[in-house]
Amino acid sequence: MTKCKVLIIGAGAVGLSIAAKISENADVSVVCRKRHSDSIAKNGLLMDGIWGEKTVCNINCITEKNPAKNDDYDFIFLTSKSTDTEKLCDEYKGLMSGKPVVSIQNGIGNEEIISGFTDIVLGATITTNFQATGDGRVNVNSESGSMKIGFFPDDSLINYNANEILDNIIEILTKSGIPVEKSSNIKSAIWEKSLLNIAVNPLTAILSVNTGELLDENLKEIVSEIIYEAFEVIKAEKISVKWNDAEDYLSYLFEYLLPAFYTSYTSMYQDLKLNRMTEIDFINGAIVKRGKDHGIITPYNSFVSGLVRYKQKKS
Ligand SMILES: NC(=O)C1=CN([C@@H]2O[C@H](COP(=O)(O)OP(=O)(O)OC[C@H]3O[C@@H](n4cnc5c(N)ncnc54)[C@H](O)[C@@H]3O)[C@@H](O)[C@H]2O)C=CC1
Ligand SMILES: CC(C)(CO)C(=O)C(=O)O
Repeated sequence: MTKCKVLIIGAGAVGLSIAAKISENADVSVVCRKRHSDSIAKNGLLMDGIWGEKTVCNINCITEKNPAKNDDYDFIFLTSKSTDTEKLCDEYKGLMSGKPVVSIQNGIGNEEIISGFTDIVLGATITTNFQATGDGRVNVNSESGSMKIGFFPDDSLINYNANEILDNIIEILTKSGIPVEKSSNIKSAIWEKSLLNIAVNPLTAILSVNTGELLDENLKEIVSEIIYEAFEVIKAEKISVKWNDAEDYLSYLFEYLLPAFYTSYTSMYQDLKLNRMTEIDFINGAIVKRGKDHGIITPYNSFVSGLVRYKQKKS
C-alpha cells in the first residue's frame, strides 16, 4: 500500500520530533533550515527521550537550497513558531491551497491565519516538551497527555471526505505511538492548552528557570493572578473550558501539570536563550488584547508581556 505523503512546514523541535516518530508510517518531507537538512543528510535525524531513541534516514528536507517540487501532499502539519505562520503560509501557499493543514502550534490566532490559505483548517494541541539539542537532533523530555486534533473552528461544515482525512491523520499518529484524540471542539481545546503556556512560558523565560521552579510559593501567587485574568477574558469571549473556574484550573496546574513538566524548559525559555523572537503576542499578549476589547484590565499579563518584549528586543 502507498504511504500517505505528509509535509511538515517549519520543522524545529516539534516538527522534527513528529517527523522522526511518524516516518515509518508515512512518506515525510520537512521544510526546515539548511543546518538541519545538512546534518540530517550526513547523520540522519536523531531523536532521544521519552518518544524513544531513533536515527531516521528517510526524511526529505526542503530548504532554501532544495526547494519544494510541485508535490501533492495528503496533508500538511504547520509546526513553526506563531511569529512565522503568516510568512510560511505565504511562501508555501501553492502547496497548501485546498489541502488539509493542521496547526500544531501554541497560542491563539494561528488557525485564523491559515484559513486565509486553505479551506480545510485543523487545529491541534500537543502537551509535550521538545527541544532541538543540535542540528538535526531533537529531545522529547516530558508529556502530560494526548494530542487533541479537530476541524477549526468546529466540525459543523465538514463533509464526509474531510472526516476521512482526519481519521487518516489520527491513524498515522496512533500507529506511530503518538497518543491522540479527536476533538469536536478544538477551539476550546486550544484555549485549554493555552492556559498552560499563559501560566508558565513568560515566567520561565524571564526568570530563566525550568517549569518546576514555578511551584515556589512566591511564584505560585503570580501565576495565579495571571490565570485569574485569563479566566475573566475566556468568560467574556464565551469560550467553554473544562474547568468551572480559575481555582479549579489552578489545582490541576499545581498538582498535575507543573509536576509533569518539572524538569522541562519551555519553548519561550528556549527562544530567549537562543536570542529568538518569542510568541508572547500570541499567548499573554492575546489575553491583554482581548481583555482590552472587553474592557477587562489584565495587569499581570500586561506586565509579563512587557518584560518578555523588553528581553527579546535586547537579544
Ligand atoms: N518546544 C516545545 O516544547 C513545544 C512547542 N510547542 C509549540 O510548537 C510550535 C513550534 O515550536 P518549536 O518546535 O519549539 O519551535 P522551533 O523554533 O524549534 O521550530 C520552528 C522551526 O521553524 C523554522 N522556520 C521558520 N521559518 C522558516 C522558513 N522560512 N524556512 C525554513 N524553516 C523555517 C525555524 O528556523 C525553526 O527551526 C510553537 O508554536 C511552540 O509554541 C508546543 C508544545 C511544546
Ligand atoms: C507544554 C509546554 C509547556 C512544554 O514545555 C509547552 O507547550 C511549551 O513549552 O511551549
